Amino acid sequence: MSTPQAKLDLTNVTKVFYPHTVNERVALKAVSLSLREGDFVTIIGSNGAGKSTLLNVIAGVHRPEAGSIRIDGREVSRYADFQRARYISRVFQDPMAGTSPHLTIEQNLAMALARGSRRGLRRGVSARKRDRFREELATLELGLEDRLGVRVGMLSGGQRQALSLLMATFSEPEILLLDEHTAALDPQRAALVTRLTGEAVRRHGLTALMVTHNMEQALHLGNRLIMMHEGDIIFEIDAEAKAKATVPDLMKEFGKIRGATEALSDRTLLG
Ligand SMILES: Nc1ncnc2c1ncn2[C@@H]1O[C@H](COP(=O)(O)OP(=O)(O)OP(=O)(O)O)[C@@H](O)[C@H]1O
Repeated sequence: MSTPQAKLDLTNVTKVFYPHTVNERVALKAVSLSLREGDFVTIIGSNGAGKSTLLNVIAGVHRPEAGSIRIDGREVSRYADFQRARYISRVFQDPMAGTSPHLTIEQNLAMALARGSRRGLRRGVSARKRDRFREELATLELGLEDRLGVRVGMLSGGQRQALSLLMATFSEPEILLLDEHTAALDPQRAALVTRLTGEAVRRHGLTALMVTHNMEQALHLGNRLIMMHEGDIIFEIDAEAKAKATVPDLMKEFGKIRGATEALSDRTLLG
């Protein structure tokens, strides 16, 4: 359902792996989804439902066989991932994936800021930029604002993931993709990064999609929730319904699909 104000518009997006072979796998079945500016959609679903594939086709990692993907009305489905990187930021499950360990905190932040800007990476970091980095780092409440010159490889997984999140959000991308970005953290760090995610998306007014196996987190964050199963969006709720919904309500929805509860991972059930 396309709307004129859509920030991100997916229309009938189909992704098939190994087409026309015995291993053919339809990961997305004509999926349509429209996000307005500032929408934050959480995505839950069974194993192999197509959640990561959805983020991958938006990011340009995979090209869909059919359908269109528009960002601000611009058709991007033929753009490669590096061409879409100007519009899209992503945080992955692996805390090591979003940052460069051999560079300092300041250098990592400078790279994140340069990405998406046409001027590319400037050699030095101006005093003004450094002040901004300190200010941004202070929002993490991890004391990193006093450690700008420390190599990122020295940080803990939780600290690195908080930094990855900051790097993905403070340059205010058109679209933010979060792919189970708290799943590899211990519960305390996961709670911290969850809180920081909500704050960053609000502060910068970002349009975001987040895949999670944690139903509490899916209900707590964002203004919309979708449930996927076998390449389809099978259930969707808006902000009002989401505010009232509970984990048992979501489980009941899953229960309506034969076999879906068995297909849920343990992590989802425990989440
Ligand atoms: N690169 C790939 N090559 C081949 N098949 C793939 C690839 N990526 C995903 N698939 C297949 O597409 C389907 C959807 O996978 P996807 O990873 O999107 O599911 P998911 O909902 O993210 O699952 P999970 O919660 O288990 O991570 C699965 O059947 C999977 O095996």
